[in-house]
Amino acid sequence: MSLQKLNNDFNVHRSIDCLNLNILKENTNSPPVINKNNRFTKNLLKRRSSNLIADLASIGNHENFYTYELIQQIAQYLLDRTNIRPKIGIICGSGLGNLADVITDSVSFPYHEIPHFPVSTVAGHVGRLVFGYLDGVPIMCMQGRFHYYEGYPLWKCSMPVRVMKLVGVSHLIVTNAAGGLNPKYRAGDIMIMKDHINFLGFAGNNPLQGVNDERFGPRFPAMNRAYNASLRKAAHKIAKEMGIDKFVREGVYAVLGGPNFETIAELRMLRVCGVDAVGMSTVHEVLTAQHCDMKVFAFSLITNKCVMDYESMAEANHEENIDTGLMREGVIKKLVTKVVGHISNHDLAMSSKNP
Ligand SMILES: O=P(O)(O)O[C@H]1O[C@H](CO)[C@@H](O)[C@H]1O
Ligand code: HPA
Repeated sequence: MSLQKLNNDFNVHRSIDCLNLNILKENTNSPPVINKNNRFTKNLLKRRSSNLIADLASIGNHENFYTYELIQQIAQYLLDRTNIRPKIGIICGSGLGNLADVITDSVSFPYHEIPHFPVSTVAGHVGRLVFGYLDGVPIMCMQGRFHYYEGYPLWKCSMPVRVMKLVGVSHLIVTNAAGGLNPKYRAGDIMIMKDHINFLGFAGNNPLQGVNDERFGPRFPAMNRAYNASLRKAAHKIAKEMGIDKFVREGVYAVLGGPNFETIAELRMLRVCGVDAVGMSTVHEVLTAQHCDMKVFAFSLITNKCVMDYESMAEANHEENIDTGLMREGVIKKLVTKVVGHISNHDLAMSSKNP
């Protein structure tokens, strides 16, 4: 049977069984079922080998899944085109892409030129990978991220994090624009992420679903220390030194699927759940980074106060979010540069002493 035919007949769906096998559904219109009598599934169960991952990945002609080897190829494509060897990765949120302006000696790769890469479709996300230096420290930066609401599955949205890992990145700095739910928050505040609530995950949608390749990380990764405590502490110290501590907070981010902004009832529910800021990104990247053992520092720029009462005529909008990003551009560039400097002088310096 040709791969094309397989691709038409069977849609690789999601892994939920303890054998780490993907579940196949015979027809895209029917609900996913584990039919162990299905001829194709039977064959897969019989061949429970390391080839399985490659087999499953190839079914979609790389449309359905990124194997370790494919991500290696993407990483190699980049490494072949620059001598910069970053240990720190940065993801720019909506309206925060100007961060890339302060990168020196940069080499840029538009997403559409990188093999197997998705493309950015959202205003405020330029859509390129930038390699270069921040204050002399080699970094790589996603100037534009991928969101679930753009129509990409989460494993595709967070694939660049695995590329970073295979390029050699050990520390990830993630930024986003988010709505402020905590009544003390104001537009323009910066919220260091202490934790998250993954509402997409509650609904059974997670970038780590599917065949797990142990070369990236374990089947069941812990998430209780996802946001590195010493980097959070360092960022607060840096904020104090910069004199911006009065608007730097620490809190819990919740991700929803978007693209619509939230209803008042939804926002009130989130607040009861202990959420300080809400957005439509970041969590899939953090899960993927944590899975492959990266250290993560993340923050939200609070671009708007969430509208929590029915009398208000205010409405959330993307343009305002981008404008708030521009307003805080200078501060964010400085903060990220200093956090990069801290990581380089502390974590990376230590790890090169104790390899
Ligand atoms: O999370 P980032 O990409 O920063 O963008 C945030 O801003 C957009 C809405 O204005 C949404 O994409 C939301 O997630
Ligand atoms: N809700 C969801 N995502 C957002 C918001 C918001 O209010 N602001 C910026 N991104």
